Amino acid sequence: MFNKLVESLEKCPIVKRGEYNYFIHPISDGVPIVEPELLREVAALMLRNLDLDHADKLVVAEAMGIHIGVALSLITDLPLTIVRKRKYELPGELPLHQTTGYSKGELYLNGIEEGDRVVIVDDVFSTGGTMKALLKGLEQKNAEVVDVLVVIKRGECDIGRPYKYLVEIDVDETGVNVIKKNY
Ligand SMILES: O=P(O)(O)OC[C@H]1O[C@H](OP(=O)(O)OP(=O)(O)O)[C@H](O)[C@@H]1O
Ligand code: HPA
Repeated sequence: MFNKLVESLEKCPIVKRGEYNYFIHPISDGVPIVEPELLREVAALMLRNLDLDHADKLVVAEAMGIHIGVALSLITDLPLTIVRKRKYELPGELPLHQTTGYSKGELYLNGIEEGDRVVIVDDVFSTGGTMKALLKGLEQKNAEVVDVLVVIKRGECDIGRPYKYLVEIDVDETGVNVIKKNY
């Protein structure tokens, strides 16, 4: 039981993005195929680990927060906002600057009101740049972040608050090594 995430990580391919060893996995990339059993396992583990009692909304980042956020929303009945890479210019839209280990870009936060109690989930934590951008935006909106969870942690970074993760990995050019499992 609950072996699909680790087993799939241990056999996933690596490509170079500049100097960055980028692992390619269904949860973090949506390719080659997202098996329902894997998605169900990840959803069940997120549900077990998260503190959702006082949450009003889920927040995820485009693109690879979407499938895991949807899975969690369907189980919990919590509404979901997707922080998009596209600008909509809706009233109150907040632009955020995102930096990852291999890219830089803008994200746009919509759908959050002052006082909302939100839970953030994402697929991967690497430099923490994306999570820091989300936290900063939510703080600017005066939302309360009640919990943060990433499925796969591959780096160390102080994001100024505690967060949860399901597995911790090391990545080199030969592959992924799962070094910790929190379940
Ligand atoms: O900790 P960090 O260094 O910020 O890396 C983690 C982020 O990188 C990926 O997103 P990316 O912006 O590549 O977009 P994608 O979800 O569209 O693949 C991933 O989905 C995380 O959001
Ligand atoms: O190595 C990675 N693979 C997939 N998604 C990611 N997001 C940050 N780093 C990675």
